[in-house]
Amino acid sequence: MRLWKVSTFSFAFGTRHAYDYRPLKVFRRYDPMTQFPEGGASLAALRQRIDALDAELHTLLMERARVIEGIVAAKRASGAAGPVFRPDREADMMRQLVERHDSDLPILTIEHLWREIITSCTGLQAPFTVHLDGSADLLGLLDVARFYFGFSTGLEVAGDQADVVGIVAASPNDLGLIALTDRADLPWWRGLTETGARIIARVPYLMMEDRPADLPALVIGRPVPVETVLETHVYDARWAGALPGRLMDQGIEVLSFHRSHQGVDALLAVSAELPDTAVFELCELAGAEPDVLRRVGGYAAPIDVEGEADEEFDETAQTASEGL
Ligand SMILES: O=C(O)C(=O)C[C@]1(C(=O)O)C=C[C@@H](O)C=C1
Repeated sequence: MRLWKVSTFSFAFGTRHAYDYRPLKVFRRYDPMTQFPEGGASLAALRQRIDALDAELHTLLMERARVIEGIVAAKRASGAAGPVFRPDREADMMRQLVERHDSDLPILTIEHLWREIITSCTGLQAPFTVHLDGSADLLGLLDVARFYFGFSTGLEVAGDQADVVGIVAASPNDLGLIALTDRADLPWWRGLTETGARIIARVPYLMMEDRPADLPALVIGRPVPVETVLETHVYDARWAGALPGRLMDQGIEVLSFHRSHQGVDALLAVSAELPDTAVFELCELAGAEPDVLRRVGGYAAPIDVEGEADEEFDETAQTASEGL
């Protein structure tokens, strides 16, 4: 109920006493349930507002979950087979969040909340488990897994990266999480195939300094639908000799490399705007034709919230060329 409040008692009775030190104010709306007489909202009122907002959020989340039933039916009707993950759509939603965000609430809180929502909605479509690369910094990888796949998703630790790839290739919906290290102990990406397991995402998605869950990692999954548009393509490239020194100059990022007595294996990231033939030519321009160059997946370009992506790009590429 709303009341018309007169800010000084005396004013209401048409007199103003000397002890009434407060400035005389004109009528204004005053709701004892929502405001202190001084004008600010009361704690109880603010909590009521939070309860109302929480109820709205909860209702909306339940409605979102109901929409997922429709999404499942629509996918079935359109004949969409295969895994339920749509990394391009997820990236698009994250972009919208970043564009819309205008609050003291950290954007990473928003990212994490939406990851929890999206991953739960994915689980409603088809339950899945995330397999972690057991040879990685497990604490760091666990943080990333929980941040991106929430607490309702099952996690399992596999022996190493190759095990993760093998398990994911044999399962319709499971995902793998492999930590990205400049130097790899094994060229695990050789196990990625056209119809088996592929790279489908790169995390962290929002890049900013000192963010939690910041261990760089790749998400491995079954092939995404052909119409999926991801900004970056990832290639398995092999050279009998050394890694060409000028890959970075050609706009090619070395995500990881493995050196053996046979030569060097590298996992390369290149703009998806370039056809495979152009990527081959760029490798040649960078120093040497690769013996093998095949696409093993792709990912949506991470969002560089603070303009730091280039530095990281430079560092990785630098390490890769210095290390050989
Ligand atoms: O849009 C879809 O295709 C969905 O399956 C819905 C949804 C979501 O919850 O928003 C869930 C999983 C996908 O990876 C992307 C989005």
